[in-house]
Amino acid sequence: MESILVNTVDDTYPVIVGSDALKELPNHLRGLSPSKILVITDTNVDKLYGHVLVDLIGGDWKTYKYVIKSGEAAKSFEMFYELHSYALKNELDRKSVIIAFGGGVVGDLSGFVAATYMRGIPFIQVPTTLLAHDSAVGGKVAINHPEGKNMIGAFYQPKAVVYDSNFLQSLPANEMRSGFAEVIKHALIRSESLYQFLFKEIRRLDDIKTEHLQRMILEGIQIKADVVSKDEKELGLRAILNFGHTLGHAIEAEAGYGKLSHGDSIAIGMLFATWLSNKTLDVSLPYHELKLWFKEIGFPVEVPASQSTDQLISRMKKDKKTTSNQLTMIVLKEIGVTTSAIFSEDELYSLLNEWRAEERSEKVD
Ligand SMILES: O=C(O)C(=O)C[C@@H](O)[C@H](O)[C@H](O)COP(=O)(O)O
Repeated sequence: MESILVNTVDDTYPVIVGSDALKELPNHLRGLSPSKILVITDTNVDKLYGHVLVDLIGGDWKTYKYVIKSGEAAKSFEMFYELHSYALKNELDRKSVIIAFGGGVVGDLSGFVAATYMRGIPFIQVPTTLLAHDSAVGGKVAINHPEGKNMIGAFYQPKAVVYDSNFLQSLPANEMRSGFAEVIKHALIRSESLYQFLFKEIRRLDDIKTEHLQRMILEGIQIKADVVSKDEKELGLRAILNFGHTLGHAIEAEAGYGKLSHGDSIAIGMLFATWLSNKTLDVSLPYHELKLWFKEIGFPVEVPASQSTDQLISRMKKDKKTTSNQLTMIVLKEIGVTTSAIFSEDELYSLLNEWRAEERSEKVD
């Protein structure tokens, strides 16, 4: 078992990672002496593991469980409000603790409920997906707005992240792929050696074995914890974690939440950002190699034909990194090294169109 620390302005918290990490949860709960506990989970996780968590917590604390419908659509204002009503009805108070038990959706939504209920109560992340090696660490909690991903949210850090890798054993392929996209992102922005390892060892999703998972989770979390510890509120450095997300979020929202997974959407976004790096920075990143690899893994490699460049640019203008209509893209100087590039709406429109046209003509050839 490993423990990686995240240092924030107000606190330091551990991300406990390992195949038996879950047994650490009661210790962390004891440290918080909760008046009550609210476990928020989703239908998929509840079916498989709901009892495991409740048994572990045992009768020591009065515990409630709220099960949301699985899927991105649950990161909604309605569900947020419903969870507040549930907490109020059951008289949770400021000493109550929320446990987010699930993937990115559960973590983001529960974290935002914790951040806002009575102006903030403690919460613990217990992630169950590969994607959550990213989303559960760093305190970005949010719900979606039809106009954009994570538009309503906060920076609100958990008291601990208890990441038991046993949960990953039951992940369906599409969930594994989605999380793998964030692993690749961490490698592309910060670690050439992790990138080479993944590229060499994992050509198909089936290639992912326990030892691969161990390395990708640990290194991914280390990268994330390091970046967040240096820039908790995204005043500068932290924006690199958004590599692939400017276009990725636009594609995801345009498709309708839950239609295209987060990982698949940002895989397309990362390909565009890599192409853009070559186009605008005078570098020569292995774009075609990356695209071929993504195809082998099963990622979509193009923007859905039904989404117009106009629609996407109008969504990208609402990206949180956009100021005064200048769109910021995180690009690569080399694998493992990023920089940011600023474009006007017209410039990015032309570049996105050019990339899409190139991709279409390659398909015809
Ligand atoms: O933690 C961060 O910072 C990230 O940007 C990580 C992303 O992978 C994650 O999807 C994040 O929630 C996106 O944040 P947003 O600020 O673009 O909504």
